[in-house]
Amino acid sequence: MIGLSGVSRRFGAVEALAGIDLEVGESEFLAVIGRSGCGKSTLLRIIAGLLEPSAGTVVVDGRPVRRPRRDVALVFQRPALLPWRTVLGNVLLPVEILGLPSASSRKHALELLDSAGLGDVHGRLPHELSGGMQQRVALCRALVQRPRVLLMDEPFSALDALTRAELADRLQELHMGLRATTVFVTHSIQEAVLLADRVAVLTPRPGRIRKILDVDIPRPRSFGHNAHLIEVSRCVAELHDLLL
Ligand SMILES: Nc1ncnc2c1ncn2[C@@H]1O[C@H](COP(=O)(O)OP(=O)(O)OP(=O)(O)O)[C@@H](O)[C@H]1O
Repeated sequence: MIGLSGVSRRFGAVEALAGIDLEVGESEFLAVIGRSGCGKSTLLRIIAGLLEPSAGTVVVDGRPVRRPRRDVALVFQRPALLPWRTVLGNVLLPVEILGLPSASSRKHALELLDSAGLGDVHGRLPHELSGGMQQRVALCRALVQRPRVLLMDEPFSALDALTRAELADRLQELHMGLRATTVFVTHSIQEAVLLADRVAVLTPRPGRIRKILDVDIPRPRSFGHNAHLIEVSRCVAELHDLLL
């Protein structure tokens, strides 16, 4: 679904990424992990078509990426909601920008909000919601365009630990249902092991693929009561060693 070949990116004298070769299969959940500044966000922005690589090629669904595509959605670290629009108004923003059919999209947006536990706050303004609720709104906004590819840049890192764990669980459920091809940037080894089919570990700058680790643990996964604790600890320990 996503293919990168020899992707490098420089910012002036700074070499952010070097020679990235990576394939992400249809419906796969790939986590990308690495030290701060190793080029994770740069990699995501290149896949999203928001940034051009200095060298190499990026293909999504068989076509070279040159600009943002409507079947690729992004979720950032901060929810970035428009403060003057209601929760529903924020979720419908991509519908307006992309000119999608309004009646069916409104129904879909309300269903998404309902399943995110936000059905009864759809008329509220963002400042009336907690940080975790705002990030759930941002996730609904990304899903309203029914993306085939979901790109997430540390989407839970600004949240407290419990809310973060709750949203990671929710994302796992969503992925098991929707099966959108997902690239998920995180600093959290635990989140990567909970969510990903494979984890790409980047080296410190310039970011290169150090290793891609298979996480072969049946879903749904959980850290609370997990029947696969040995496999979970093996993956966590290996990622820890690769990063430190
Ligand atoms: N627009 C830009 N202009 C100049 N330098 C940039 C730009 N974007 C990123 N960089 C540099 O490229 C390198 C990689 O940045 P990037 O944000 O991709 O790293 P990251 O792994 O996502 O970091 P973090 O984990 O801290 O979010 C950094 O040295 C950063 O300063």
